[in-house]
Amino acid sequence: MGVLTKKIAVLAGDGIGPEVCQEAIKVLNAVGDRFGHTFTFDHQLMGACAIDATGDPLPEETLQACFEADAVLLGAIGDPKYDNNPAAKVRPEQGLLRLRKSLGLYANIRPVTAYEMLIPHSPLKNDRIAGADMIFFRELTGGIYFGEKGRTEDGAYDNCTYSRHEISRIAHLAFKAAQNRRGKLTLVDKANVLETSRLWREVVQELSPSYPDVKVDYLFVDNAAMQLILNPKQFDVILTENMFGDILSDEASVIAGSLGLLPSSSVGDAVALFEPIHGSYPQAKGKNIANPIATILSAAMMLEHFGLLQEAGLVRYAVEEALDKKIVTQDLASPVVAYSTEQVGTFVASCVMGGVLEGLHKENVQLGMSTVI
Ligand SMILES: NC(=O)c1ccc[n+]([C@@H]2O[C@H](COP(=O)([O-])OP(=O)(O)OC[C@H]3O[C@@H](n4cnc5c(N)ncnc54)[C@H](O)[C@@H]3O)[C@@H](O)[C@H]2O)c1
Ligand SMILES: CC(C)[C@H](C(=O)O)[C@@H](O)C(=O)O
Ligand SMILES: [Mg+2]
Repeated sequence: MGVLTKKIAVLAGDGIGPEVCQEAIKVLNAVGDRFGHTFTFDHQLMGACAIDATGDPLPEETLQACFEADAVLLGAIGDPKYDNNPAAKVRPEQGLLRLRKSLGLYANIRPVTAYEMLIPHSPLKNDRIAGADMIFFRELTGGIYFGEKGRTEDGAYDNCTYSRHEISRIAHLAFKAAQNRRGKLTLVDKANVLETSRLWREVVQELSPSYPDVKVDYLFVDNAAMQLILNPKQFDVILTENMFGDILSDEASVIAGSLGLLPSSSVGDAVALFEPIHGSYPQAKGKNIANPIATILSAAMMLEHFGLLQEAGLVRYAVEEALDKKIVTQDLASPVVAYSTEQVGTFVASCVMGGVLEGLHKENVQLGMSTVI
């Protein structure tokens, strides 16, 4: 891969979004300096800050900038003034959902790794999580999030619908990912109750013979929630619908060690988007204490998406160096001293600049490749 020039739309958003994006940009610039790539950053409004400035959580200019970019980096959106006001007519989250739908981002890919050096501090059974390594394929533009919703005289409803096409396109991606990993796919659903879930099972069962090297199993979501904590090593690729994927991936972050560690990529019809799985963590806004690693690892997924596998591997290696040397924010600090958001980002960036390429762990690069679509 030669030297690249890439334009990245940055939607830093609300709360800790700008702080964690700043550190991911620092790391991308370090990658650019080291390898000769040019990354340009087009900052645009999105979320509560966009409502304040324009009345719209996803202004037309922002959407346009995303379509014109090679990739989108998103921090987080959301603000307590909307969370605590159920009657608000315009909400930051509407902007995020509209963005995902407009860009056709139907597959949200969320890898979860139990980092060796964090395992001793986990509240979970250490021997059970050591070596856990799974990846969620969460459907992102359908289901209950996007069905008709509304109020009746004394009630409310949110409809959940899925078409065969919506299920099969993400299922194909998940099957292919399983082929490149350990060959196991788990469909998580609620097929004992929900008609949409029965359609998910039907479609996955129909596709399964086309992927004879992938072993498929099926779990009800309530059981899956328990199995994740009890025996996370049984999972390789988890395929699931929009809302189950949202909930289970936050739960799975406990296996990694913090919600501040989990990155994601969202892919589909047009430009791809990269964002941490966490939200705007408003309690930490402006305090320089949020963990930037989820956003930095999202940037690593972006590098993979650009085909820059060695660069992505180096970022992952630099993150592991930070974790190894306990250059961590307060969510991971006990019993060691906490570093700031900026300090962690600066450490990772300097490690990217100075890291020895031969020092790359082979499995990092491979893990990186396994998330490429
Ligand atoms: N994609 C997104 O932009 C996104 C995702 C989730 C939630 N949200 C929004 O974020 C707002 C806050 O929601 P919430 O409090 O339920 O979820 P949250 O993810 O913002 O925070 C939940 C908890 O996780 C921990 N956490 C999250 N990010 C962290 C980080 N980078 N470093 C260290 N710890 C971290 C904190 O303990 C925090 O209290 C809401 O408005 C919600 O709608 C947005
Ligand atoms: C903010 C919210 C709409 C969003 C979701 O539910 O998809 C968030 O929780 C996420 O995981 O990205
Ligand atoms: Mg979520």
